Amino acid sequence: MSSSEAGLAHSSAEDDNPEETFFLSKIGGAVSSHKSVFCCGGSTPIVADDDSRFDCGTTDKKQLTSPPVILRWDLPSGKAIRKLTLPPIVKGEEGQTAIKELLQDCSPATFGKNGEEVLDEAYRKAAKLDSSQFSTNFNPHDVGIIDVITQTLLPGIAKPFPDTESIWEEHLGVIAELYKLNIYSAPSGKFRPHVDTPRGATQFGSLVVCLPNPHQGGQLRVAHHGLEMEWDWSNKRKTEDDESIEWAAFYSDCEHEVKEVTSGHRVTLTYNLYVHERVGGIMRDPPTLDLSSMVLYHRVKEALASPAFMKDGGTLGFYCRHAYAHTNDYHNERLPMALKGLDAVFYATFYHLVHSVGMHAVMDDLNDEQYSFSEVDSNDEDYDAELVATGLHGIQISDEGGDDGSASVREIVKDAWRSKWRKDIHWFGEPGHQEIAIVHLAYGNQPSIVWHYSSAAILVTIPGFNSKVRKELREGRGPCQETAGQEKAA
Ligand SMILES: O=C(O)CCC(=O)C(=O)O
Ligand SMILES: [Fe+2]
Repeated sequence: MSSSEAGLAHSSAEDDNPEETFFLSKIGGAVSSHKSVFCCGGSTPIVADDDSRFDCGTTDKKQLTSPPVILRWDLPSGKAIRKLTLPPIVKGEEGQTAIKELLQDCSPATFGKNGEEVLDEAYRKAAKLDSSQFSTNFNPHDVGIIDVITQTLLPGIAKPFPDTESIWEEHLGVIAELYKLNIYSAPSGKFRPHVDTPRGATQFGSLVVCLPNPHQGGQLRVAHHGLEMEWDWSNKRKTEDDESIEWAAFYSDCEHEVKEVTSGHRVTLTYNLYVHERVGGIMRDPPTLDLSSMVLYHRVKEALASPAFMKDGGTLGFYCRHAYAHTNDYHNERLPMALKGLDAVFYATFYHLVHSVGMHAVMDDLNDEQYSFSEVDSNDEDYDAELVATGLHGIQISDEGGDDGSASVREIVKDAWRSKWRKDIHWFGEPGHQEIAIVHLAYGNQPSIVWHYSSAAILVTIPGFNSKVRKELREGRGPCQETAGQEKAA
């Protein structure tokens, strides 16, 4: 047993079933030698169908399919465009005429060696078109390839990111940038073992999409830290009409090769994979979403422009409509990015208009009669105030509870939860999803444990009418320029 295979099979089967132990240790070896998954791949059937492929909201029952792939490319003169459909409409050798035309318009593929582009057919024999020379109706997002890559490969590289202390996986997305069209043709089309040259600090991998065209050989072998995967995309068809798009994605530090193509033409699209702040996220600055397409934005802007609205400043509170796991220390940083629906629109609107917006937990009502063991003084000046946390905290566990029952529940919670009584907030909506925020002891008739819940809320500090921010907004130098989505007068 190798060291990577050691120490995984811990079950009673170990002694009585050596064959099972063998398999368990093999699986264990695979689990422990993967620091993370290093490659992934899949297959999408081609179905020529006029109906929308996305008419079913879930993919559980219906496999995602791709229409035939259409390629259009520039002739070298730049004066005309040709078109090709894959799989070829005409089967057999005759159907390869268009591919041969395409080949004529390609140039030999080079590779990077010591910082230079080198042409050496003993190392790489392939034809290529740059992404500026062709276009296609195929998009890897449409058939779920980017979602799969995000789920399987992104976690391995979503560590603290260049120049940022903490950037979380939830904030990140994958961009696949179309790079080349390649044709590896028999005889001897190949690409010997190499590591791709990353195009910038945020490239983390490569995606190869093999289009349906008959060929033999040309297996893609990918190796990473002693593990290997091989994709053989020839011979995939079980019947004449069984056509599919095949793909594989792998990290940039994986050595890989394309073995020799022994017959036909292996046509691929390659993409560079980048990790990026979630593309189009509502929190992006400058925003991808034009906030002026939201009614709320106009109402807030109108209010901020008027001296009648919070002239000396104030605070607005909005209980989140959606459920978030908010009783966690990390959510201070993570949550705004993960907000959904109206919560995201509310946060982004104020973030872009006045900046001073944050996430806070708000304690559930502590005056509930279930805490009758503890006195509630309705004359207390904070009696009808809201207990608002300084941010979003992890669950607090307190051994307070007062043997003599002298501290009230309100005091115990206030002391253990970094928070403030607030009466000055203008609230929108009602508390929604609640999570346990604090657990403490209580001594009533008998000792017990009590827990209290909090809701997540967005608090906005509205600056006074004469503040710089509001002045700038009045003068039209607001953070969000209105270019579209002007609201029509009712
Ligand atoms: O076509 C393939 O399978 C891989 C091609 C490749 O390694 C490359 O373009 O760098
Ligand atoms: Fe490569």
